[in-house]
Amino acid sequence: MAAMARADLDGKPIKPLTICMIGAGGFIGSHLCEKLMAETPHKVLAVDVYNDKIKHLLEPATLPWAGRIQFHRINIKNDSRLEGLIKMGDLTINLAAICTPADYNTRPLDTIYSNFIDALPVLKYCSENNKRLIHFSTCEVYGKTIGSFLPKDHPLRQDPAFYVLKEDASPCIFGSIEKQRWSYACAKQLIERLIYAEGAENGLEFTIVRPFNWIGPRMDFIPGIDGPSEGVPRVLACFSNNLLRGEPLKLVDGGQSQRTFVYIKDAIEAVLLMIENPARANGHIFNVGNPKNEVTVRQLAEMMTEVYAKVSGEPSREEPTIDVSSKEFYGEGYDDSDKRIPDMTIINRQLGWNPKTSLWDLLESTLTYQHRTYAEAVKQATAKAVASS
Ligand SMILES: NC(=O)c1ccc[n+]([C@@H]2O[C@H](COP(=O)([O-])OP(=O)(O)OC[C@H]3O[C@@H](n4cnc5c(N)ncnc54)[C@H](O)[C@@H]3O)[C@@H](O)[C@H]2O)c1
Ligand SMILES: O=c1ccn([C@@H]2O[C@H](COP(=O)(O)OP(=O)(O)O[C@H]3OC[C@@H](O)[C@H](O)[C@H]3O)[C@@H](O)[C@H]2O)c(=O)[nH]1
Repeated sequence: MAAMARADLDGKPIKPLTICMIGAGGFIGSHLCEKLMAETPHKVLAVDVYNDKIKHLLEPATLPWAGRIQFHRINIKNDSRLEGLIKMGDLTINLAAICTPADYNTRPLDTIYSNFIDALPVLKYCSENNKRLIHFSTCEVYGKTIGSFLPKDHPLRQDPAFYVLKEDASPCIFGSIEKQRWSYACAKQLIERLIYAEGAENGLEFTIVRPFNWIGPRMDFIPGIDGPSEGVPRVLACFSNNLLRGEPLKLVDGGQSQRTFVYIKDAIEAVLLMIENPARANGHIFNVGNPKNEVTVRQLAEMMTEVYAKVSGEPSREEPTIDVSSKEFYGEGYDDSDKRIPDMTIINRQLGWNPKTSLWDLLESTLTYQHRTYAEAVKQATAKAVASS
């Protein structure tokens, strides 16, 4: 079989693995499952409370990978089956988390429990059973850049030493406790420290991933269509929702924050390299992002508006954006990361990975997907709402 002949980065044949993937039903998990089924011989024990995003991989039994993916509907907060599944795998990948900023300041307890407390048994079972762990952390552990504390027009703000985020050198800079936005970043930081300590004291084999705004199809939900009408997803889905409904895109505090966006399919390549090259990935923390795709949120809104007009054939609004305050949009306790440029030295050196897709191209394929998947449903929901008003 062609898939069996695959070799790792050191030319050694890759043995088929059984992977216990927790949070497999989410955005990243669904893409990772797809990749593992289509291109590798590995087996997946997919753990999540939902499976809508991986349904196409589970049914019907005639799929070429039938038998290599198994879904287990488990809430890891309180299910004794978790340890058994971790024991059955060669490797555990933990993706489960509350990870939408609208929750960090409004549901800080759930956020901290989900990102720290609920990850503890996973870490314990991996450590006790000598199982390798790939844990998903976040670029938010860096918090704000050092440069953000300089005066606005200070020349050192342009110096990369004041903003590029390096796994082994940059500090983690969060706001005050009342800025509950940082509840997520702080919980993720502490679980990273615990995993690192398990590695140092007990020899746990681990890899920590820090995703920098991975985006693409199946990210989050469209409010009122496949998620709650009042829900606030991450920016890609917020702006997609506005475009689908012909509404202006809301720029929080003027849309001045900067982000680098990486295409999910590029990022998944990096995760596969980590899975299949343990000797190169163990003991490391990896930034996974695309430093070339930097924009302000305002620029992202403008580009998405332009791309959506192209892929939908619908003209864009005369005033495509409006400004809203963060208090109005997210409520009390919101704060923001100013700028996120990942340093790529470590992932380049260890895994030779580089992202390929430009922001324009990734938005074109993603918004084509959003339009195909949701435009009709949004039209029908709008017509229904008008009829009943
Ligand atoms: N997408 C990004 O750009 C990004 C950036 C930084 C960090 N991350 C991290 O990557 C991971 C995955 O992110 P995502 O974008 O796929 O998010 P997601 O919300 O789409 O996926 C998370 C999945 O975990 C599941 N889950 C949560 N709690 C659970 C529980 N108690 N038991 C079982 N399943 C549970 C959810 O149902 C969901 O399917 C998260 O840890 C997140 O913090 C993602
Ligand atoms: O409608 C919107 C939504 C969001 N935004 C802004 O867009 C930026 C990006 O917002 P996102 O919702 O994608 O979330 P952030 O980039 O702030 O955080 C994310 O980063 C890494 C992960 O750990 C998480 O998935 C999430 O915390 C923020 O500055 C936000 O204020 C808007 O201006 N308008």
